Amino acid sequence: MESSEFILEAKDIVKDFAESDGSPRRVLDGISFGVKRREFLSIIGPSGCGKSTLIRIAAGLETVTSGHFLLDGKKVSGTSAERGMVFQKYTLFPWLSVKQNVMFGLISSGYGSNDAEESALQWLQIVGLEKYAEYYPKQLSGGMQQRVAIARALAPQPRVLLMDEPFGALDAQTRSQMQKYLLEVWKNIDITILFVTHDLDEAVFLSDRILTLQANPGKVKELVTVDVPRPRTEESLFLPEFKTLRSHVEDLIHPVSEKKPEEETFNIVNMVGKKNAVR
Ligand SMILES: Nc1ncnc2c1ncn2[C@@H]1O[C@H](COP(=O)(O)OP(=O)(O)OP(=O)(O)O)[C@@H](O)[C@H]1O
Repeated sequence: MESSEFILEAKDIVKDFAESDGSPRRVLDGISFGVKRREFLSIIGPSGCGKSTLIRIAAGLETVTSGHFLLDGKKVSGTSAERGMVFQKYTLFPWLSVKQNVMFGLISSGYGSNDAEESALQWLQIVGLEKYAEYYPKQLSGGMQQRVAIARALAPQPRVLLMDEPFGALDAQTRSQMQKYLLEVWKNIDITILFVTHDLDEAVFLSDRILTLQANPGKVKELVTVDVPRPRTEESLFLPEFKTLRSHVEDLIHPVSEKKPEEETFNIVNMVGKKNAVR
């Protein structure tokens, strides 16, 4: 069999949803791309371009009209522990402790309860929450809950981690901490990440490559390689490579004619410089 450089591949994905009158509306129109092993690939595009629908199809939570995803060369169907998912909304079971939440996915994938408990505690250690194993989700902050959700998705050792705006509900400071923390986890384990965001800085900060989509219907605009050196820190945001790439991705997502005011603001920030801009 022909081997592919990709662990996960989208092959000509088409998705129609029904309008209220029953007529079909094309939301995704022939999306094809590949994600390499251990790659961090983000999907970005204007609101309604079908980012969530696309990642939900990869997770097996949404059907396709035509086309398919391949994981390790095999057609994906339904949900599977091989494709872990983290959502924007906190999805932990409120009646289960943190440890039991992480154990849940393990027991569903066939682990005995002793092995599941041992593994859950190891994963909680990886995400720095081992002291909170017996707590309940409502006793944790939003950022901590998302760390548990990440541990829960990673515990069954999926081939890919699918993340749909996982930090979208967090405040700016927690979001930035979570981005750094996610890069740390990603660096240390063998995991490939497909990440949906509408935040340009987040996409550039995290990714190896960024898939930009256009809307109505959702199509691939460009697959952009992020040449910002790693490891990335707050300082990375001020590198010329970062600014150039961010501006290129912004141009792909928003036609130049629509973004005059932001461009002017950006130039003013550039002229006054970093120190003055934060005053
Ligand atoms: N179950 C559904 N039934 C009908 N239409 C749907 C359904 N789910 C999504 N849509 C429509 O499909 C389009 C794409 O939605 P989707 O949520 O995938 O976009 P998105 O790019 O993730 O948007 P946002 O950035 O605003 O979250 C939207 O127009 C949405 O209204």
